[in-house]
Amino acid sequence: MFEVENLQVSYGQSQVIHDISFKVDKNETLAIMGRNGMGKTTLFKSLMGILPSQADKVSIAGVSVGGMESHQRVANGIAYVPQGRMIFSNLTVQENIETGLQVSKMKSIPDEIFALFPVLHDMRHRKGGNLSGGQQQQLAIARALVTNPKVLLLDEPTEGIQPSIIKDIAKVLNEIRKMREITIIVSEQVLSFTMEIADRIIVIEKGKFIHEDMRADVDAAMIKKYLTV
Ligand SMILES: Nc1ncnc2c1ncn2[C@@H]1O[C@H](COP(=O)(O)OP(=O)(O)OP(=O)(O)O)[C@@H](O)[C@H]1O
Repeated sequence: MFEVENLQVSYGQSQVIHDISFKVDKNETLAIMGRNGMGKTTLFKSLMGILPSQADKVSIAGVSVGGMESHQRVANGIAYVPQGRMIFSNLTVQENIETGLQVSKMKSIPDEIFALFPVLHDMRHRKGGNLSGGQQQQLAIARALVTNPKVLLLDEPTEGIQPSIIKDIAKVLNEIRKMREITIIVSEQVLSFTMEIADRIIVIEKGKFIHEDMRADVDAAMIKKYLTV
C-alpha cells in the first residue's frame, strides 16, 4: 500500500538517510525505532515532502507522490503527527481540528473523532495551549485523522507523556486501525508502547534500517540494546 524505494535525504553535503526501502500494508502498523539523532524525524519529514529527498519510489495505494509538494501528498492520503505535536496554542481545540478539515472537504468534525477522543469534546472550546501534553497529543492525532488519511505517520508520540496516557494512546491507535483499516507508521524509542500497537518493528541506526522483526518474533533485549547507547 505504502511503498518507499531507495530514499536518500541530505542536509547540504551531509547525507542522513541512506537508501531506505520499505513497504507497509493496509491495516498494518509499523514501528521504526532508534535512538535520538538516528534519522527518524528526517525520514518522516522527507516522506511528507517537508524536506527535499531523492527516491526511486514513494507511493500511496499505487499513486506516486514522490515529486509532490506537502499539501498534495496530504491530499493523496498521507498525514503527519509531528514530534512535539505542533498544535496551535492560540486556537481552540475545535479550531485546531478544523484546520485538518479543509483537506477532506468535510464541513464539520465527524462524531467518530469525538467518540475516539471524548476529552477533546469536553475541552473543545479551550485553547490548545492550555491542554496537557497527553491531551495535545490526542489533539494532534485528531487533526491528522480528519484529513482522512490512508497512511498516518506519528513521530515519537509518547515523548514527554506520562505512562497512563501512553496506554490510552496505544488503545486509540489500535481502535483507529480497526475502524479505518489504515496504515500506521510510528517512530519511537519506547518498546513497551510499540509492542502494544505494532505488527512489525524496524530498527534505524545512522539513517539505515539495520534490523527487522515481526512483533511475535521480537527479541526485546536485543531491540533495547539498539535503543541504549
Ligand atoms: N536541519 C538540520 N541540518 C543539519 N543536520 C540535521 C538537521 N536536522 C537533523 N540533522 C541531523 O540529522 C541526523 C538525524 O536527525 P533526526 O532529527 O532525523 O533524528 P531522530 O532520530 O528523529 O532523532 P530525535 O528523536 O532526536 O529527533 C542527526 O545527525 C542530526 O544532527
